Amino acid sequence: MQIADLDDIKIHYREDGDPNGAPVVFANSLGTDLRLWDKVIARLPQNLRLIRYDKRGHGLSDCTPAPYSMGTLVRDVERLLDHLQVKDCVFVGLSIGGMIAQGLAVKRLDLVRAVVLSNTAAKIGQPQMWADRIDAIANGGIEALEGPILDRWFAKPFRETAEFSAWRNMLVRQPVQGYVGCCAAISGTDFYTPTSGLRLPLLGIAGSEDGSTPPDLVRETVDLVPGSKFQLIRKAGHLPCVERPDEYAAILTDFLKEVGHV
Ligand SMILES: O=C(O)CC1=CCC(=O)O1
Repeated sequence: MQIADLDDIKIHYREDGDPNGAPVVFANSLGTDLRLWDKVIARLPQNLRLIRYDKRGHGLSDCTPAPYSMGTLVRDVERLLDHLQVKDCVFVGLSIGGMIAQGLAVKRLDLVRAVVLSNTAAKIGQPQMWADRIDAIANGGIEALEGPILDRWFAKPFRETAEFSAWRNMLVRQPVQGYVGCCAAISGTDFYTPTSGLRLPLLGIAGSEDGSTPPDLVRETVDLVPGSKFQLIRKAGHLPCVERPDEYAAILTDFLKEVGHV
């Protein structure tokens, strides 16, 4: 098991592929751990250095008391990459992971050569919606909202598979403090202005059935950065890396070739 001791927090991460390869870093979404990327990582060229981690309050990383700020989540990954001596990575972030990607690219361009903003936006939802979600989950646990969350995560056919129950288990087993802590970070984030100033290769990915960050919302953020690319994955919800891993990995591999990583 790989743990980075960053003084005030221990972060669980995992490396696959070639330790001397070009680095690709993955940041996952609210309510998921680093297994979110299992299927995609298995399908990517293995001469890359493939790094993923559990953000604060999720998976096997430490869970500090809520609320968290986006600045804290960005600083965690900034310190993780410094700890791992990573520079010039392609950073792939999904949902809140995509917000972390934007924050990191704005703050530390030396760490990031290109970004993939998957199922994310510069701003996700409204503060009242996040306040209601925090309230419901603080009082009733993640189970209180699991139905609507899972409906947004996956298109209907996937919700009828045996595998679906494992993703439901992943969601409800995240610590409540970690979950609501990250809800607060999303609620307080509006990256429209800083992301508009980014000048680096950027790929946006959306799922046609995504109820959390619909394709038009993803596209609006992607269009803030001149020259960006956008790919829509059909028949997929908020987590296309789980539902459509072949397509997701193919799109990512093409982008990695374009930016000279493969
Ligand atoms: O739970 C959802 O609606 C999905 C989601 C929003 C932000 C994130 O990271 O996941």
